[in-house]
Amino acid sequence: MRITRITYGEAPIASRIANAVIDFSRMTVSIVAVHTDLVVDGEPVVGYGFHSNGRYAQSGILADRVLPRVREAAPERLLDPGTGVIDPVAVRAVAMENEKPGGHGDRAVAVGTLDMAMWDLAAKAEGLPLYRLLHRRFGTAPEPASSVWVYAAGGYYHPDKPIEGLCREIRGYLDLGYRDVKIKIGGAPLAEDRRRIEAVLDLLPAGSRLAVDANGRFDLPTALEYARALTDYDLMWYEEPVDPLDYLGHAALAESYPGALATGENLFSAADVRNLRRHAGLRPGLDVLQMDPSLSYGVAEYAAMLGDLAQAGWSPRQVCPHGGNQINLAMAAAFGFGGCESYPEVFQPFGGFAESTPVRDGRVALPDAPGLGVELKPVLHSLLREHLH
Ligand SMILES: O=C([O-])CC(=O)C(=O)O
Ligand SMILES: [Mg+2]
Repeated sequence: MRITRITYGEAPIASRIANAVIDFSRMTVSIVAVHTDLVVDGEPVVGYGFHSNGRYAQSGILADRVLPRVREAAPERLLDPGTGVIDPVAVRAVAMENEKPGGHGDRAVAVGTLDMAMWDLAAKAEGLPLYRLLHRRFGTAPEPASSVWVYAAGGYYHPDKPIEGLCREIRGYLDLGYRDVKIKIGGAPLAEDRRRIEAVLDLLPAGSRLAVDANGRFDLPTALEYARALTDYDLMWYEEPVDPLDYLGHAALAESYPGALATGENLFSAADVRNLRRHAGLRPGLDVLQMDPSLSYGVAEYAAMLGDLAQAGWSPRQVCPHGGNQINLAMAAAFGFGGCESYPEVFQPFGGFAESTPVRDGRVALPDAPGLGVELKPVLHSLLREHLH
């Protein structure tokens, strides 16, 4: 097979919501399509990629650095010599030629977006659902999971949505089949955040859990003050209390907060994760790691993160990626993660899973179609086709 064309674009995912540090009024994502000469069922095979919410589109880096390297590489360098199928790990090495170490925030999203498209392509070329291809290459358990625990992330601050609106939103998630939910904190004074938390806890049925997310907003004294307050509640986790790179701040919190901490969505490389693992005092049986594959160079980098964590005693069950999209679900099933995030109400059409696999009792089943599965999300599929064909 040969790549014939790589097209890219930008799509808006703007909304009126806000977390403790940003609003999403101008949020965009990069989208990529990799076109090939391989024909399956009469159609040329195309791989699609996009990235999660939270980082803006990376057009310049794709256009000026990443895509020219792939386009100009000798075609056989991009293939698995054994199967003749595209090898996303080899493509990623080509995409990263002439890049110095460090500076991961500069390009990790652009490479992660292309990486998603290459894995979609490779899985389609092999006629396999992506989670099965990933399991074959990286899995350690005998079989991939057939379904994955997901939780509903939302509870944003919204100008027209006081506590009744928040409660309506959370009830909607329970009605959709979710058991566990996450809301934002840190965008209001502590007393108001306590009211938001208590209102949600009051409506959750027994067995459902609530996580809270400060998006790295607090300095250490404020994070510790919140930690003391949050100890009153039996929360699922307390997410990004301080700046994602403040490893010693996490260590101080881990010493005093008895519940689970969660972080990692703003780390972009295995080197960053190694530093977190070494210096943040996180507790391997308790705390939760949320690195996001599409924001951090994609699958091969994630495998390196997991390898480092495993040799330090971390189980993949403690990993629960940020991002709420199909690559996370496929990776969670293949690598044996504890679960993955879901955004039932926000970041559409990029968030969410196949229409054929609704959430049941807090879990999502893996679809059987070859590839990542964007074809099973008709609105996303037509957006990608419209921009990239
Ligand atoms: O609000 C955001 O940027 C998204 C986020 O932190 C999450 O889903 O955990
Ligand atoms: Mg978060």
